[in-house]
Amino acid sequence: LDNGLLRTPPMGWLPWERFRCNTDCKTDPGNCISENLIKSMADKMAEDGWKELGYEYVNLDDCWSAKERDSQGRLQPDPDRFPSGIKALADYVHSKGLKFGIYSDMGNYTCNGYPGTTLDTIDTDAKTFAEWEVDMLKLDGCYSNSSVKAIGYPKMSIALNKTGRPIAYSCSWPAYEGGLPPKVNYTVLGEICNLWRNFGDIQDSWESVVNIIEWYGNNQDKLQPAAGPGRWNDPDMLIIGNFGLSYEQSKVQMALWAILAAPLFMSSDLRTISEDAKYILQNKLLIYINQDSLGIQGQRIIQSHHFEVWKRILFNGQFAVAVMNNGTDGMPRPFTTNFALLGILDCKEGYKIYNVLEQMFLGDFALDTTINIEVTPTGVVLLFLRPLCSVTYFTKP
Ligand SMILES: OC[C@@H]1[C@H](O)[C@H](O)[C@@H](O)CN1C(=S)Nc1ccc(F)cc1
Repeated sequence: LDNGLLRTPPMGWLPWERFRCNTDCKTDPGNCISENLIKSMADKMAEDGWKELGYEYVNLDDCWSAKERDSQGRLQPDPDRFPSGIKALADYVHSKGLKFGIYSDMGNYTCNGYPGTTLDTIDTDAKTFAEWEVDMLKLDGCYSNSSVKAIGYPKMSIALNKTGRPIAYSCSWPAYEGGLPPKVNYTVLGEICNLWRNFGDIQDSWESVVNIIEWYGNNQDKLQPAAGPGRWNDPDMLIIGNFGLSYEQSKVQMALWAILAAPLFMSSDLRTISEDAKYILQNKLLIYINQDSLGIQGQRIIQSHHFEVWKRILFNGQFAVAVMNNGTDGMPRPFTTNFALLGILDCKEGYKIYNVLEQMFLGDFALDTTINIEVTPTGVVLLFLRPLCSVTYFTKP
């Protein structure tokens, strides 16, 4: 969507995968979906280095609202869990130099049964969100059929634009239509949404991460061209820092989300997150790759018995290459490749190669040298290649 927003993938925090629909603030006040939870995450994002690295959106997901609309038919927050109101919460988040996102559902109810946005409340809801000074809307797709969605998602895009407030627009529409053409039209999506969920919800497991990566690889010929500045495929939240991924598997999710030009929405508890998880999530060079100004989504280029190789074209003749070992056996497995196999022959002088996640410079490589690495079971090596050429490139697009 050409609204000037999200020219690089959005980065921030979403409660859903970690905190779900926990509304029990009586017995679990520290983890229930409430203004306090959002404010404490905003505090952490501002004080623990997240904001400086680009993590700027602090968003709500399902279960924020009251069970009924107010007397004017407007959405309203749960009065016990959000006593100060949404505008005050947005103001707080803004006071921290962060942006605030909200959630609704194009249907009679949200997936968890809260009031949805219906065709006749789209304008009211867009106006409400703009009055609350919201910076992003995630519009889910439960409790409605395909024809309501086909009308509603474009209608909301127009309504948001009409408010005059820049509001990034995340559409779950394709996820409810199977995610692929012909039921999904990615040209239309690119015109009306800034990002879109097109596959199943991520869960806190290695299996879930692998499923998502495989779906994106198997369908890349349809998915990859759909992505670009202002319009992103969204493979769902980062679960790094939660319970289901090992350290090696956490690196896989981070590396592949960088290659895929994916939104980086953490869904973990920033109050207690481990140093290991922070080390992965705050990797500057990895974020540089994810935020590359060309916005070209990477692709799987090699599939062998033990390895998958993914490659992303970056600005200024640079490349990112991820070598993933999804085997579950034995020791770190050696992998040998070369620039011809990787299809990286643009710069005759060769490339500087960095191991991104280990933060190590591997050296200057001439085009005819082999590249030898080792990849742990359910692990990944992410390489950053910077050309040794002196050719001048176009300025940042
Ligand atoms: O309720 C909201 C929740 C999150 O926002 C996810 O990111 C959305 O993709 C939708 N969603 C959930 S749990 N959706 C859902 C998941 C499983 C199911 F059987 C019915 C609905």
